[in-house]
Amino acid sequence: MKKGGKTGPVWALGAMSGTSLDGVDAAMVLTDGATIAEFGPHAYRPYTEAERATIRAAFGQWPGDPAVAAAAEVVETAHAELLSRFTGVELAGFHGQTLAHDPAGRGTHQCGDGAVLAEALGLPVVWDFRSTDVAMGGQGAPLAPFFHHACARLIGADGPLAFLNLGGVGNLTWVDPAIAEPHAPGALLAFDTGPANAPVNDLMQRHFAKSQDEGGAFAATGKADAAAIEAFLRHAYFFRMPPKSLDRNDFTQALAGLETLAPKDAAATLTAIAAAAVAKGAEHFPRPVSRLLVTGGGRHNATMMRELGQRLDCPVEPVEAAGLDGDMLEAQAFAYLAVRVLRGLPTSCPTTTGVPAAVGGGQISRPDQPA
Ligand SMILES: Nc1ncnc2c1ncn2[C@@H]1O[C@H](COP(=O)(O)OP(=O)(O)OP(=O)(O)O)[C@@H](O)[C@H]1O
Ligand SMILES: CC(=O)N[C@H]1[C@@H]2OC[C@@H](O2)[C@@H](O)[C@@H]1O[C@H](C)C(=O)O
Repeated sequence: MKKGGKTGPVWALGAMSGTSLDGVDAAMVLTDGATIAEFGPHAYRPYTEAERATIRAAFGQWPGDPAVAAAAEVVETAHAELLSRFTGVELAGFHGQTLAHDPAGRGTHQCGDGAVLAEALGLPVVWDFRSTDVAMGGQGAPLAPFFHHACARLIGADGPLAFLNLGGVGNLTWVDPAIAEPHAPGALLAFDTGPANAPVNDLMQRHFAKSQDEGGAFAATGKADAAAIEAFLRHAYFFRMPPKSLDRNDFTQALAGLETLAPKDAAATLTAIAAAAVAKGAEHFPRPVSRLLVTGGGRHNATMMRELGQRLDCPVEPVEAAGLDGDMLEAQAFAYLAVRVLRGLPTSCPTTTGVPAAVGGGQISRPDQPA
């Protein structure tokens, strides 16, 4: 397959390993790189505790460090196992696992080698989606917005709406679906909002050896500290104009003061902070939205969803309300973006990553031509 060669829809398989390190999501999408024709099967493979520990040991490290090589091997093996279960796939989009993200400094680093995966699967693999954007002066993230634009058109939205991904950090995409091309001026505005689930997970781990606050039930028993929320919103990040992006631990220090609160009040405050950061982000919307569709694991946190509803002046709903699958949206995004890379179409633009001009990132590795 040549870049830009075929023009009809192809079945692409996308895979994402997110910052919360629960596991790998994979999903098929039939697309020509512009419109979504159909969503296909999907699957999930959790990491084992041992695998998670190996990857966690490499967080914050850059290529050359032995911990990174060990993490990359785990990521490649887990993806090969999961992706080989699918049939009828023409190409795969492999995000890899972000280990470090410092667009203004050392760059961005997703571990896992697409050439190794291409060999293992016998398929062309599109990977390394973020580094071209960063090399050109962009944030390298978020990249899902071009897919959100295609989703907005798929669901027939007739005016501006927003997508919110509540993962380890939050990211928000404002879309005007009336504009046909995602990189045309006025179609998109996207950026990371602030901390989402990561600080709540860390607190639950520290105090109760639990990976998350199931349903937001623990936070619901506490009282959010309004002064702490207000103080947190004075962090310099909230005064930066979008596009802007974050690393998972960018707010660890800023949130350390909350450790003096009782755990239930700290959980309530961190949960409210995630929502308050989104509301702060929504102040950047070019025009009001009719709804905010929430994807990512945070949509299962009823306390976080309630806080969002109270802080935003539009309906806040899980993406399922629009017929989309919030557990698979990121994997589907990388299937869609893989086809865009294959066809030579851009995957980011000034209003999504701050890159000076629309750009298509990604490398393509084919099984017979390892990189
Ligand atoms: N039932 C639930 N109740 C409360 N929180 C939940 C629930 N399910 C998932 N979460 C939260 O969502 C997180 C996982 O979200 P998701 O899978 O979207 O993150 P990710 O893709 O790994 O992160 P990112 O998008 O930042 O890369 C969990 O770590 C947890 O904090
Ligand atoms: C550098 C990196 O991996 N960023 C992730 C992370 O997880 C959420 C948020 O931070 C977002 O910026 C991005 O992922 C999504 C899939 C994106 O690029 O749109």
